[in-house]
This record gives sequence, C-alpha cells and structure tokens, in this order.
Amino acid sequence: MSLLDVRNLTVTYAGGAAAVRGVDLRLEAGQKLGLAGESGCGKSTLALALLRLLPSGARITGEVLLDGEDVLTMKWGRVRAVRWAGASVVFQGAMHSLNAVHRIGDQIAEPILLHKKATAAGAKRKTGELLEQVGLPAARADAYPHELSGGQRQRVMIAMALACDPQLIIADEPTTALDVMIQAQILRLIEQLVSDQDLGLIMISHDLAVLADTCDRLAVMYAGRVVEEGPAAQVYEDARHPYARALSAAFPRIGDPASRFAPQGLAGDPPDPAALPSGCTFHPRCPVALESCGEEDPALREAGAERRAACVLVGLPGAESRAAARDPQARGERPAEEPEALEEARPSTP
Ligand SMILES: Nc1ncnc2c1ncn2[C@@H]1O[C@H](COP(=O)(O)OP(=O)(O)OP(=O)(O)O)[C@@H](O)[C@H]1O
Repeated sequence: MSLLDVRNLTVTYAGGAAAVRGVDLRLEAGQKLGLAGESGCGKSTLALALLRLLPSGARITGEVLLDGEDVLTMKWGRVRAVRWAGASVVFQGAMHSLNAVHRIGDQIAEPILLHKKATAAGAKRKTGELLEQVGLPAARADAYPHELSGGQRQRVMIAMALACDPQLIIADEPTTALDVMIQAQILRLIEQLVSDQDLGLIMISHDLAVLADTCDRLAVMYAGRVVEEGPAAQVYEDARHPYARALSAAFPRIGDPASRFAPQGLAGDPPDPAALPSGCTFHPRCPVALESCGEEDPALREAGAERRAACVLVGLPGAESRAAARDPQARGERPAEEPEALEEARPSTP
C-alpha cells in the first residue's frame, strides 16, 4: 500500500472555478515528490486539500488515501489527529505561522500535548530534542519568534511539523522568504531529516531546479492538472511535455554556471481557472501545438518507465522528436516575442 494515493482529486472554490482538476498522484513511504508549476497552477490548493485545510466553501471531490484511509471522508476528530500524526505541513513565511506572543518551545509542545503524545515533562524534553534536530540549541525554547532570524524561525516550523512523528511532510515553498544561503541550508535540513526518519516528502516550489536537486520524483502542474510526472532527473533534464520543458529551461541549471546567465522564459501567462482555453489548456502558449490541440485535452499517458505526460505528441511515432526540433525551449533559445515568429514555429495555427 502506498503512503499517499490521491485519486481524481478536484477542488472547486466558492464561485465555481476548479483550481485542481482530476489529479492522480502516488507517494511511497520514504519517497520525495516535488510539485512544480507557475504561480496559480494549483500547487498550494492541492497541498491544502490533502489535509482538508481549505477555506469553507471550497468543494473537494475524489480520494486522498493516507496509509489506506480516505482523509476526505474521515470524521473531523480523526482529521485533526491525522494533521499532525499522519502528515504535517511546513508553510512559507514562518513569521505569519508562528504566534508572536508565545515562546517557541510552548508552540512546539502544543501539538504534542494536544494529541496526548506525552506528559508535560515529556513534551518539554521532546521539544528540546526537536530543536536540536533542526540545528537550534534546546535553550532557544524560551525565545519568542521575533528574537529569531528568518532561517531560525523556519527551523522552528520544521520542528513543529515533526512534533507528532508524522509519516509525511508537506513543505509548501518552505524557503521562499529566505536568502539564498539560508535556503540551501533549510533544503539540506529537510532532506536530511526525511531521509534519516524515512518520511515521505511533498515539496512544493515553482523552481524545478531546486526540486530536481532535492526530490526523487517530480510532478509538473499546469492549470490545475498534473501534465507530467516521473523520476526527477528525467523530468528535469528531458521533459516530455512542452510546458515542463519550458519550466525546466526557465531556471539556471545546477552544476551549469553558463545557464545562470541565459535562463529561458515562457511567453504569456497561465490561464484563469474561471476561463480555461478549450482543448489542451497549454495550447495557446505551446510552441509546438497542433491544430487539434485546441479541441482535445489529452489525459496523462505512459511516457516511458514510471513516466507520464499529458501531450498528444507523446506516443506518436517520430512526432516528439520533430516537435522538440521546433521547440525553442528544447533548442535552448529564447521564446519568440512577436506573434509572427511564434506562428512560424508552429506546424499549424490552432
Ligand atoms: N481561497 C481562494 N478562493 C478562491 N480562489 C482561490 C483561493 N485560493 C486560491 N485560489 C485560486 O486558485 C488557483 C490556484 O491557486 P494556488 O494558490 O493553489 O496556486 P499555486 O500554484 O500554489 O500558486 P502560488 O505559487 O502563487 O501559491 C488560482 O487561480 C487562485 O487564484
């Protein structure tokens, strides 16, 4: 049985627009999955839906099986227990998540006491151990959040997430608010803790390079759907979906200093969930779209061993290599800015 098995998950916010549309994902115990995509593609909505943390009015359908138990049909009491002891979330911006008027030790101990995992003395001892695990002296338990640096506060958030010994950590942009050096330290810390304790990890970021460096598998989201999923290095180095290829080209490549000076961009913006284009939702921005892409929305299909991609070109003999030859992202060129040039790059106008 998988640690997490998400089936056909759809989230619709009050107002009617679906922010997550029919997502299937699986995570085995001890596996690290990176969830990537531009702002607004539904990454955070998906993460919040896994633990039913969405605002009231949001409608969730599908199944979220955590260790075989469906989080979406659980009673609320059980959901509250699962939120700490089954899976816990590390959000970005620790300053907003920590309570400014309570000592950090009390905040770490709170879920331990709430879920009756230890006595008051046991929770205090465990708090000290957790602080040391995340690289802070146990004595910092007496500090208030404003007495810590941004990186130290994020370490506290990680200690809190580990407080009730969960099997899965969901880290939503855990390093976004931090400077580059501290980002790297926090990423290494998360990586080390999950591998030492054999925890599952879902790490969310718009930065595919960071995810590829940290995770075993990558899932790339676009307009609420997973459009490509597979082993991290393969998706990053040799994406099969044109959007995943564009996202990969948009970031400097780790170990390739030259790419720091020539990252590729992707023209246009992701669509508004309330006004999705017909057919494949990426086709208006896709440099290799076919005429039929405006009509057909392809499902995820096999794209190699343990790989899936949602593009009509995948599996068509010779089509992918011909398309890649036309794709400026695959050729390492900047995307065409002028509509005329964009039209030229397409085999036909949708
Ligand atoms: N509380 C909400 N009510 C209504 N719509 C929302 C709400 N939260 C998010 N959305 C919409 O859902 C879509 C997906 O947003 P979400 O925050 O999940 O994307 P994301 O990929 O995590 O983006 P970011 O990286 O900017 O956080 C967006 O169009 C967003 O405007």
